Amino acid sequence: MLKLDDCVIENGNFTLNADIQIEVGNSIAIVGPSGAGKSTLLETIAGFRDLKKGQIFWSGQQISNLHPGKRPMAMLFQDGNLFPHLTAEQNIALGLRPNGRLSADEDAQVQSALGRVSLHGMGARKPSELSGGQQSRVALARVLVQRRELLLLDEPFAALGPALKAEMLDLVADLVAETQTTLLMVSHDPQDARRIADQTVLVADETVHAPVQTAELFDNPPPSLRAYLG
Ligand SMILES: Nc1ncnc2c1ncn2[C@@H]1O[C@H](COP(=O)(O)OP(=O)(O)OP(=O)(O)O)[C@@H](O)[C@H]1O
Repeated sequence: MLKLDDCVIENGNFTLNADIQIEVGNSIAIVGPSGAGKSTLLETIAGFRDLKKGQIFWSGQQISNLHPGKRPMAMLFQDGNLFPHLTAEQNIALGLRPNGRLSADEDAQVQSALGRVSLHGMGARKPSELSGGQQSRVALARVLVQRRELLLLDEPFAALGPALKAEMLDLVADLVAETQTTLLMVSHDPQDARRIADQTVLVADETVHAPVQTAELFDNPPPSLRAYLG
């Protein structure tokens, strides 16, 4: 279980309160108005921001005092996930080894991840030689080789067209189901949430609300979400 225990997060003058629990293996969408704190929440769970108050637990162990690299999670951002001067393979390899040469076994893991995201034979290409969708696949492959228990996605597919985005979401859904990864995904699109997440967390009114069934939330949105959905 991921537990945010009586947490207060500050970002400049902005304050966010979170006191929620998420079951292991669940896929959770995070929705809410612009500026409500969705990215701030993920950055805090990942360890890029300190808590003002409270603690974060994963499987009963406190992780809020751990360096981001020591936390059991991988994160993908909206952009900037790949290094432009490195090949696809080298970008994926960073998930296994931030520096140094890969062992034969690690190299095999990189090749396997490339295949899993349907990029066999494209490992030597640089990001500029790949389409937007293929770049997203490389970033996903890097997450795969990291084998973390928790995956945090901050709208990494927002720049893709609707069909490609749907394809990437389906690929994410397959991968997290296969590896029993717990997924937290920020999205502005209710269709994304419905597609991939049984449960959704609403971030609004300086509060991270407890997860509720996705369909129920969007079929009958509370006022703060209704105003945002338009
Ligand atoms: N560097 C900063 N200094 C001060 N305040 C900031 C800073 N970055 C963000 N904020 C504030 O923190 C709040 C939360 O921002 P955050 O990016 O987490 O929202 P969000 O829900 O992810 O928004 P969006 O959907 O637009 O991406 C915002 O109201 C913003 O004004």
